[in-house]
Amino acid sequence: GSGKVTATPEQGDVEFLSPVIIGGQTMNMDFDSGSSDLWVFNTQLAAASQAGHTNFDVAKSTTFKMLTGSTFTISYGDGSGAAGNVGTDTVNIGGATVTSQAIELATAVSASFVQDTQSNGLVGLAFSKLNTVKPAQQKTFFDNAKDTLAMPVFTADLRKAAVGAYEFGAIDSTKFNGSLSWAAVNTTSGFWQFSSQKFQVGTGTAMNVAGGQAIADTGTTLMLVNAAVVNAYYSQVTGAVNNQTVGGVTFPCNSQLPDLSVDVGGNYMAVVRGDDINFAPVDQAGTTCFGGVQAIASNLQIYGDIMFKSQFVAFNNGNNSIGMAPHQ
Ligand SMILES: N[C@H]1[C@H](O)[C@@H](Sc2ccccc2)[C@@H]2OC[C@H]1O2
Repeated sequence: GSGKVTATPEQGDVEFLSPVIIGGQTMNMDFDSGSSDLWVFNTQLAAASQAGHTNFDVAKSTTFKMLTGSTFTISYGDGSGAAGNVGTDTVNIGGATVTSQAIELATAVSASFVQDTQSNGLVGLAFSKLNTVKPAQQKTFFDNAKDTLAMPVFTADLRKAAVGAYEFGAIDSTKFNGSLSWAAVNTTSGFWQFSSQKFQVGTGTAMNVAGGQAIADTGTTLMLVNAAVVNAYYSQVTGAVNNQTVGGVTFPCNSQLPDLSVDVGGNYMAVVRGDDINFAPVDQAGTTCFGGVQAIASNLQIYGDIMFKSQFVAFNNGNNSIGMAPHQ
C-alpha cells in the first residue's frame, strides 16, 4: 500500500507537522530524516511539560504493549533532547500502517520541545542504526513499513509557508519538474548522506568544497554549510554581516538574494531559490533579516528545510539512494 499525510509549516517554516495515528490517537508530529527515534509527548510527563500539547495516553490505547525494561535517551544537533521508556503500538501514517512500532514515551524533554506546543513528538526517518532504545535497538516506522509498501520509498514535498506532503510507498511525479536525479547514499553514518563537492552562487562559476558531504535533514530548519560556501554566497549580498549577537549572517531584508546551487551526488546541481534564503527578520522594524544558509564547522553539511522548499526529495532505502527535482 502507500500512505500520504499533509506537512503543515509552523509559523516561519521553523518545522513542518504531520498527523500520525498511534493506538487510535492522532498526534501532530515532526518528521525527521535526521534521526531514528519515534517519541511522543504523553501523560507520564510532568504537567508543566504536558501543558499545551496533545499527550499520548497509554490507558486509552487497546493495542499498546509496554517493552518492559527498555529506555531511550536522545540528544539532537541543536542541543535539545528527550528521554523515557518504550512500548509498541499500531501506527498509521496516511494509511501506511505498522502494527508493532516502537513508541518512545518521553518522561523528560528539553525546554525547546516544551515551548513548541504544536509539536507532540518526532518520527525519526533516518536509518535504524541511529535508534537510541536500549537494551534492544528498535526500527524506524519506515524500516518497519517498507516491506509492505508498494515501493521502499518515502518522499518529502515541503512548501514555503504552504501545506505540503509526506508520502510513503509512492512517488507522485506530478509534484516535480522533469525527472528525479538520483544520488548514492552512504549509510555508514546512519544519515541520508551523499557527496556534495561543488556549489554555485547565482549564475557564477561552480566552486569545490573539499571532501564535501551532506545529509538531507527534514528536521533542520536551515541549510548549514561549509564556511567557504557561506563566504562566497554572502559576498554577493550588499550589507551582509556575520552578526555574532544573533548567531549568524544577517542582511537588509530588501536584498535581492542569489540562488544557491549545491551538488547532489556529483551529477545534479540542486537549485535553492534565493528568496527562500531570506529566512526571517531579526528586528521589529523588519529591516534586518537572518539568512537561511549558515555555516557549520564540519565537513558534514546539513541540508534542511531551506533546501526542501525548493526541491522535491525521494528517499529510497531499497537501493539506498536519494532523488531530487525542483518542485512543480
Ligand atoms: N534533525 C534535527 C532535529 O529534528 C531537531 S529536534 C528539534 C528540536 C527542537 C524543536 C524541534 C525539533 C534538532 O535540530 C536539528 C536536528 O536536531
